[in-house]
Amino acid sequence: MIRAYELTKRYGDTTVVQDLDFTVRPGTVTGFLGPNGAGKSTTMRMLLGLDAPTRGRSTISGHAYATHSAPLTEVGALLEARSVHPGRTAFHHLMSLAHTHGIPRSRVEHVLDLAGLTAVAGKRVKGFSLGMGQRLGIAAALLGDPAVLILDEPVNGLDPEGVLWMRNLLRSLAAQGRTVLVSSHLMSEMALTADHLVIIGRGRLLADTTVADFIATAGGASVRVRTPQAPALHGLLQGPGIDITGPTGTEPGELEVRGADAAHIGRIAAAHAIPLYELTPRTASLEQAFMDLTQESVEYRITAPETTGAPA
Ligand SMILES: Nc1ncnc2c1ncn2[C@@H]1O[C@H](COP(=O)(O)OP(=O)(O)OP(=O)(O)O)[C@@H](O)[C@H]1O
Repeated sequence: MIRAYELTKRYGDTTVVQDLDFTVRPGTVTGFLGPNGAGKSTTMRMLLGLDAPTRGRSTISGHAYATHSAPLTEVGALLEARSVHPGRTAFHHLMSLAHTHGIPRSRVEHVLDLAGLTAVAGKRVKGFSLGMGQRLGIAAALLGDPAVLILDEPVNGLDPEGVLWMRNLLRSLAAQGRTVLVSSHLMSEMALTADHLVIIGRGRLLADTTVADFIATAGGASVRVRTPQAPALHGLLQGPGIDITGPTGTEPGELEVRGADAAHIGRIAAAHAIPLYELTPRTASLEQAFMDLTQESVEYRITAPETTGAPA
């Protein structure tokens, strides 16, 4: 379990993390989401004792990180800036970490295999691609068989096969009862990987919710219907659990129906000889809901270049 209590970090006059309170539970993948510069890495560094909070505190398995006697076996971490000696091979990098905690060679071989790096274990790290570097970082994080994992943008640099591998790995680590906190700026990826979401913007907590609830509040799924007999269809569709908007003054023939699928609506319309001009299932865009939630807190916004009124 990871807990943050009013975690706050200021650099000079700038507050980059403010009063963050959240809990990351075992047995789940928790997605830590926010736009660029939201404060995800800073928060993770504070959880890992690499940055001191200006105010507030955090615990991992009930203790501050710095008080753990053998941190590699308690918490596995992957941070964006890696410190791997470029002249070392992947195997020697992991062996040197293993020595600090009395971890046997067999475990090094096991995590190399888990990360899909056995074939390149003897290669120097300086020749590694970004994706191979990420895999090596994951292997290092898993070395001590820790109950808690804190991973900063682990899919960064991975190809589609690597992204799928990472998704399955995170899910299986959580299924083993581990606590998994994984940062990302991609809502769509987290919707496929995480059970729970902690969303921040400009260092503040914006949402602490299950993925299922986020999808439901994002609008869930609806069906757009166009018909010349909208008031009649509206009346026929009404029932428990069904929510209908329209017809409106501007679009008299249009209904937005939640709680019934297109097949059900089509059958009712056919049974009453109501012509349909459109019957379109619509799924709420999670990425759009995430952008709506965080838009006020995006640090760097792309603005359209100003039009200068081109001379004739
Ligand atoms: N050492 C530092 N000194 C001053 N400002 C810093 C320092 N470290 C981070 N910041 C600022 O804190 C803010 C949050 O940065 P952080 O890297 O935690 O965000 P992030 O959510 O991880 O972003 P990204 O997705 O881009 O990695 C940014 O505005 C960044 O410029």
